[in-house]
Amino acid sequence: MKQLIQFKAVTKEYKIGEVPIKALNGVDFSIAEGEFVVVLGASGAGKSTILNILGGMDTATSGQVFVGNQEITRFDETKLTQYRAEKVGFVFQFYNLIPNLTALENVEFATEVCKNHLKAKDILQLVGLGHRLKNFPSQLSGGEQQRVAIARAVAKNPLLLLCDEPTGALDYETGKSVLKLLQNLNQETKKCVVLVTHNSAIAPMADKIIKVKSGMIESVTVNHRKQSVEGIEW
Ligand SMILES: Nc1ncnc2c1ncn2[C@@H]1O[C@H](COP(=O)(O)OP(=O)(O)OP(=O)(O)O)[C@@H](O)[C@H]1O
Repeated sequence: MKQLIQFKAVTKEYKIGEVPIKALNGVDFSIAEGEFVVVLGASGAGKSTILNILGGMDTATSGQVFVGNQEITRFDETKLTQYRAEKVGFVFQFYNLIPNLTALENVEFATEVCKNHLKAKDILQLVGLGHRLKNFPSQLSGGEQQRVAIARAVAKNPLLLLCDEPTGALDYETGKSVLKLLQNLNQETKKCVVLVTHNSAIAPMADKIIKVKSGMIESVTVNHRKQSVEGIEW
């Protein structure tokens, strides 16, 4: 399969006062087109830093990151902004919806800046919210709000979908249905999904598991026996 993402010797150093913090210390991995990848590691391991660099929200201190046929580590601010807007869909633990816009308007608002976006209504239907288009976030449950956030990310028609603890604020069953949705979207749209979590129990749903420890890659495992979310318990 063709590689979509490559990290090569990536480091990230944050400076707080005089003390440097090495969040990433020589990270190498690759992700193929269409893969569902779970990034695992303890708190502070560097998972979000990897995701933020991949999504163009943060920049590497050294090393190279390739996405498609472009080296994003060479991008200036303007190109990074364009990359974030058009190529990357983000889903966070907290849904970050705009409170005074309806579900439909939240998705439409996000897609306005994207050239090849999909129809907001169609995608809300796809995530099972076709009947809640006119509801405001406060009228939706946590799980429904996360579905809107996922629709907002997918409707941009991005190259990759990046999810940082997307079930962190949800109860077990709701979290499971959100994971199922992400798994279905990955299978149906063939979009690459990179999901960061501390919950190692969900690793069997991935094509590839990347374990991060103290800013370094502990292991990269290709999972030949991928499981459906319904079959996983934790
Ligand atoms: N903006 C920042 N400024 C300074 N240090 C930071 C910053 N962002 C992250 N760090 C540090 O970098 C290291 C890696 O953080 P990161 O958020 O990537 O870990 P994580 O694996 O995602 O953790 P968690 O599961 O708790 O979110 C930590 O030591 C963290 O304190």
